Amino acid sequence: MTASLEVRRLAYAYPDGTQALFGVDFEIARGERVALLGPNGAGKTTLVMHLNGILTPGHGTVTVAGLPVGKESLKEIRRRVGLVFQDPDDQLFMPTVREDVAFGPANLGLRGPELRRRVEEALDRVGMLEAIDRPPHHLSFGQRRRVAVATVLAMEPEILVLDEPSSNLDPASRRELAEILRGLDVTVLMVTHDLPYALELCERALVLSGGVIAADGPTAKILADSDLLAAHRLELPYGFALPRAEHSP
Ligand SMILES: Nc1ncnc2c1ncn2[C@@H]1O[C@H](COP(=O)(O)OP(=O)(O)OP(=O)(O)O)[C@@H](O)[C@H]1O
Repeated sequence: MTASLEVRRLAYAYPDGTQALFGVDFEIARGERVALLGPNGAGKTTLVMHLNGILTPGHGTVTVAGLPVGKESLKEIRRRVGLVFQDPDDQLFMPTVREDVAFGPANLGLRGPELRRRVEEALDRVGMLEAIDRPPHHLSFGQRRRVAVATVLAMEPEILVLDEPSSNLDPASRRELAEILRGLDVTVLMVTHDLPYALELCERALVLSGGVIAADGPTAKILADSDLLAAHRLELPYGFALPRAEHSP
């Protein structure tokens, strides 16, 4: 089966010469949910920005469901890779929720009942259908994050990439968003510093550190490796206990 996402020998230096990625290699199968962990400055955002062509690789390739990311494929890639930014206000800019969620699919040429169906289904999936006619800036932060997820789901993406989805959410909103994400039938790559959230949602984790993949494996196994965590400045919350089976090597 074609991988959902394939990253091969990806290296990137910013124009000022800062080398952020040094040859990143991994593959994500369709339907997998993968956490991307790593300390500040590891290169996570830089990597994510390559997945839908915001940045162009210095070396290496990124392929989404068999299609290489590049200038010619940009429109199709942006349909296939849905990026949910950390700050929903970077994603919501229309007068109503309906218009924000319709924006992407309308750009793809959808109109009328098909467009309405996409918008309503996406909002329903995140539990925000009732807010369809409200201005996004009247919503709470957690509600805006859900709407931001809906703007991306309305594109029916192949891969959903989320940057810090649990940040600034209260415990109930954090849990509800986890339930929504768990219910989606889509490949997920989630950047997070929230290790319990990674464990809860993602069967697999990648550790990116110093611009390279330092570990790739079952999330439970990675989080049980205290030397690995310490080497890459990853910390479980104080008092957090891993489920028993995950202590064994
Ligand atoms: N626009 C830029 N110009 C130059 N260097 C940059 C730029 N953006 C990021 N960097 C550098 O690239 C490296 C990787 O940064 P990146 O933002 O990808 O890390 P990150 O893992 O997302 O960090 P965080 O967890 O803090 O968000 C860092 O050394 C950073 O200083």
